[in-house]
Amino acid sequence: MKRHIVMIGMMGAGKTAIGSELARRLHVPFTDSDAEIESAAAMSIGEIFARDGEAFFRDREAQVLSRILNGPVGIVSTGGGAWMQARNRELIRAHGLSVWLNCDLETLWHRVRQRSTRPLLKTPDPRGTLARLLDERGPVYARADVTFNAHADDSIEAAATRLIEQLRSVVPEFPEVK
Ligand SMILES: Nc1ncnc2c1ncn2[C@@H]1O[C@H](COP(=O)(O)OP(=O)(O)OP(=O)(O)O)[C@@H](O)[C@H]1O
Ligand SMILES: O=C(O)C1=C[C@@H](O)[C@@H](O)[C@H](O)C1
Ligand SMILES: [Mg+2]
Repeated sequence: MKRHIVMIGMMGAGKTAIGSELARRLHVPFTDSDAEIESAAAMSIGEIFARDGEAFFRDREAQVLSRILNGPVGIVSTGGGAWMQARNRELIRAHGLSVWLNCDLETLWHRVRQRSTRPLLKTPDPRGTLARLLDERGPVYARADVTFNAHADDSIEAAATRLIEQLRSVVPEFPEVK
């Protein structure tokens, strides 16, 4: 693999879950920008938002993404807001193929409602907030190189298999799955 594959999309779309499965199948490194930010700060994303605010988090996110994308080629999962910054889109374009995990609101809500780890959803109406974010971000996510349409009833394994097939059709040098 010559370039990174960079997963983008909403919270709960499966960037981490499908990205890590993809890396496992392709025998390439997997890196998650949220996890890297948390380990560098020795704090959870919720704690970083609460203590230092979102703008601080976005700066860290851009720095961490730059470090990851300048490192060994692999699968990179980003945080849901990373693609919203023009500087990150340029960086991702320069180093990899962006893949939008496009997922409907119902599925996203079903997945994120069980966990309270996403600070942007700590609002009086988290479902409404999720819907607004999807509306605002959808057209920007759609600028990714590849759109992968998630199916609500796919398992993570089935989604990874479909994604590999789709990537093989757009990336001529895509590696064989061993
Ligand atoms: N077919 C599927 N595809 C993706 N995730 C699935 C699927 N089925 C169940 N899940 C579950 O849904 C959740 C998806 O969340 P995940 O953390 O991967 O999303 P994310 O896009 O990385 O979100 P965030 O932007 O908050 O990091 C996981 O708990 C995963 O196990
Ligand atoms: O959608 C977003 O803006 C976010 C998604 C998560 O991955 C984290 O990066 C953080 O909770 C912000
Ligand atoms: Mg994630």
